[in-house]
Amino acid sequence: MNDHTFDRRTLLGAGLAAGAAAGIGPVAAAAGQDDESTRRPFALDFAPHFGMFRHHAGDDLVDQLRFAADEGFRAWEDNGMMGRDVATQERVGAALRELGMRMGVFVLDADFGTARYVNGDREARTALQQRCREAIEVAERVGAKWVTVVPGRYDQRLEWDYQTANCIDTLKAMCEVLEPAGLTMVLEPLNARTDHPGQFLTKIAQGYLLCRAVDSPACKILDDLYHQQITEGNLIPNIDRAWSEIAYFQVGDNPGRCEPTTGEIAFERVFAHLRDKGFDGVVGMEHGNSRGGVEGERAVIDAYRSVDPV
Ligand SMILES: O=C(O)C(=O)CO
Repeated sequence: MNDHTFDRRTLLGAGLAAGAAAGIGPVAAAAGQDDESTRRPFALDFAPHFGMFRHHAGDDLVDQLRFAADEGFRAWEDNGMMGRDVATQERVGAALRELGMRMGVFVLDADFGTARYVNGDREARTALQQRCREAIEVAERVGAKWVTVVPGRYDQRLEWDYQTANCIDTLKAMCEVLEPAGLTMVLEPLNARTDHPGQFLTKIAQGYLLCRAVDSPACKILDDLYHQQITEGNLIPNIDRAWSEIAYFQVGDNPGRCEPTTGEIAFERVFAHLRDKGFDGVVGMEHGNSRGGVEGERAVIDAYRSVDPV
């Protein structure tokens, strides 16, 4: 047992006693949270990820889910879920169901290194269809409805419009597998300036074009507002124009890719806009914590309370 594990168990033990006395949940008590009003469910289904609250909840995955549920989070995401063993996937899925939380995205394919979506490679399509079959099994275990797809690099030797047509064909081949299973791949445009130079899909209008051409409920857009703020700004007008094709949001402020209120994006306005449009999906918290430790985690939760469109 290392010091950290010991600290966590001590903390949870102390919290259990204090929480029982106060009539509140053990993990919230361990976190020193006793104000019911700050633990009501968030209006939007913000989705933290594993590690984000580990200083409060410890290393155990289910303890982290319980802590988040106690804090009012109703969703979760885990990019690396496909890499976890079956027993862990089943344990996480059971905990999410018990806690009444929704599973957000895990990554089906984020291929930063090759141009296989856009270069017409037929073997790649077959391999991606197999990956879709594997993702369907994982999604059934954890209760996921959406999976992230990053369609890889562009090909400098090929005219752009041929690449677009090839990408559409690749995505259609993937939909042949995903659509009957009711699983939606959400295509994520990435920024080229700070994080991912050389990727094919960067803009919301481009994602819109791809999804309209593929024309399947299994192919929609993941609008990551951090990436889009860097690439093109104009966040709300693009949300409105591409609304029919957007199925999922992720957030992170810019610069720094940390929680809302640490950068330049007016998240309280963007989230109010999503509420007004009746958005009932998941908003993934795909960012780091601006400050370390327990205080940093509390700052993340407080930041979401301050921008939640109640
Ligand atoms: O790698 C990234 O930056 C992503 O947002 C992938 O989800």
